[in-house]
Amino acid sequence: MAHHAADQNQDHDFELIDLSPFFATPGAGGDLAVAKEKEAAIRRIREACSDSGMFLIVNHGIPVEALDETLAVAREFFAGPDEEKLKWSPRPPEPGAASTLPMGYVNQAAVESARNNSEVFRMGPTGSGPGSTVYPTNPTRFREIMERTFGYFVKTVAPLIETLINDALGLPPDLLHQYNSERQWDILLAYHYFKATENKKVGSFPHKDPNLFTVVLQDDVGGLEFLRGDGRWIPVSPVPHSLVLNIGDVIEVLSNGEFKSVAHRVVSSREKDRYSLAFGYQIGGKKWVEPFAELTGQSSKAMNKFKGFHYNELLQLLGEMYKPNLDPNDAFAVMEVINHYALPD
Ligand SMILES: O=C(O)CCC(=O)C(=O)O
Ligand SMILES: [Fe+2]
Repeated sequence: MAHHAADQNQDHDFELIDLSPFFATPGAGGDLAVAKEKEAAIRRIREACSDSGMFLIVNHGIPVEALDETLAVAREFFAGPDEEKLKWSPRPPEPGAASTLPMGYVNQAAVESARNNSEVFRMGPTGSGPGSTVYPTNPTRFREIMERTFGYFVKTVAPLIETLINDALGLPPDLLHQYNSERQWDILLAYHYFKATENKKVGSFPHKDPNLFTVVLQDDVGGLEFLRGDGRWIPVSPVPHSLVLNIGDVIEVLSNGEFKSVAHRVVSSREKDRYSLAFGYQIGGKKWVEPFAELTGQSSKAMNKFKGFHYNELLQLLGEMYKPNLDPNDAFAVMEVINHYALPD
């Protein structure tokens, strides 16, 4: 991996990419320099996605005050009494809902104690179809702040990242965007990880995300770790107002294994509770997922490293394996669910 001392995530090997060139006004002078910066950023994204499957972004288009307010309002909601929070607990998914994930408050510490030492508020799917979120009324600005942030992820950050991944893969311009034109159920998760106790140290078990990619906003506590190729878990030191971006299974398959869906986990802090937000960029459930022919040769599938599947099938498989009281020893199989579609060399 290339080294960019000034840009790296402090003492670690994670790329930190400044996206400001992509927001520069054309014709304002310095177009050539901006074009070069964009090219360099795309090159570094390519290296990061092929190597570690994740990178950090700054100047990503979400105002820093909005990020601060989002974490503050999440903290306020989670600080409320359990009875109040449980009022916003998930309803069973409605028939025909695109997502099977119930939206609302989940106290994972109570519901899934064998797995996580956390609680979560799930928001989505985007749009106002069945299964969309019922927001708490206290704090009163919860809905407004969360929907604004959700909007920034959906309309600003994710489309830019989608384009950058497209270009980093060397795909024809806009291909990934066109492929993903029917996307309609991104999700936003607000997490509260309790500080570790003697019996509960796991914030979240190791997993890979099934989606295209996930964007995480974390506070200054730390605990998010990524698995490197050599088997080491490397923590991501919090960088103020940065977002952490990780590749999910769908991009791994579409890119024919070029970009890596990366295993990650959250280790509870011994001193402090941790708050974070995770935005999952999805594709439609009926979407067919298969390596892009543009990357493997137009006429033959001989080079394909994965067989094709409908996205819903992957989610269903994951749902069947990912039981609330999952034995940690079985977690590895869940993490590698995508191997189900892997083809022999
Ligand atoms: O809270 C975090 O930092 C990570 C959350 C996560 O991995 C997820 O929602 O998939
Ligand atoms: Fe994740």
